[in-house]
Amino acid sequence: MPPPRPATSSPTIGVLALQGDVREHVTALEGLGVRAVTVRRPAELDAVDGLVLPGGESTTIVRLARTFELLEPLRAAVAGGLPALGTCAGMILLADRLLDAAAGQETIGGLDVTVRRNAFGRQVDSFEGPVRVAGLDRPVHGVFIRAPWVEEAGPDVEVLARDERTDRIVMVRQGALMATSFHPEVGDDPRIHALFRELVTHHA
Ligand SMILES: NC(=O)CC[C@H](N)C(=O)O
Repeated sequence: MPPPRPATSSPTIGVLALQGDVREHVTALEGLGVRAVTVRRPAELDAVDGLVLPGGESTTIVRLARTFELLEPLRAAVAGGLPALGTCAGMILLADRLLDAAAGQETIGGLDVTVRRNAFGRQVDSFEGPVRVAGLDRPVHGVFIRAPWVEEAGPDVEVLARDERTDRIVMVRQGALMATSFHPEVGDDPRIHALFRELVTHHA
């Protein structure tokens, strides 16, 4: 294990860059003045203070993580306290338990939640709308694309947002881990990334 990195007001945040909307997250982080780097190798993972797991296709991301010999290092890093923000497919990757998973689908885990993939169903496969997030004064514009929801959350999981129509949980935090069903990297509202930067700074 590398020595702990010194606390810094300007953390380096990695974006897992195996598949999905990597560039949008890098742009959102850079817009906040954060040093953002892509992560594809264990050595790159060791060099970050926090990690974003982007949206995309969770089955593909986890398969590529295995191929790149990154899955076990990711599990070890998250279990060891590396702050992580999972968005959409990234929420699925951080879940300890899945419903409607693909056959044999693995996760990184860390969040004591049961997440249902593609939960909102065919009629509303993808939709947008305001989401009220605990701690933010105005709602964020939630973009949901074949999105998961949190079906059950353990006692240490803080529910930060619910979908207002279904009342389903769409944003959670547990320790240094945060996850959203929606895509905060779409559009130009930096507040979710700013919340994550705060989490990373406080865990440094
Ligand atoms: N936009 C997304 O990230 C969709 C997630 C996708 N349905 C999955 O299971 O991975």
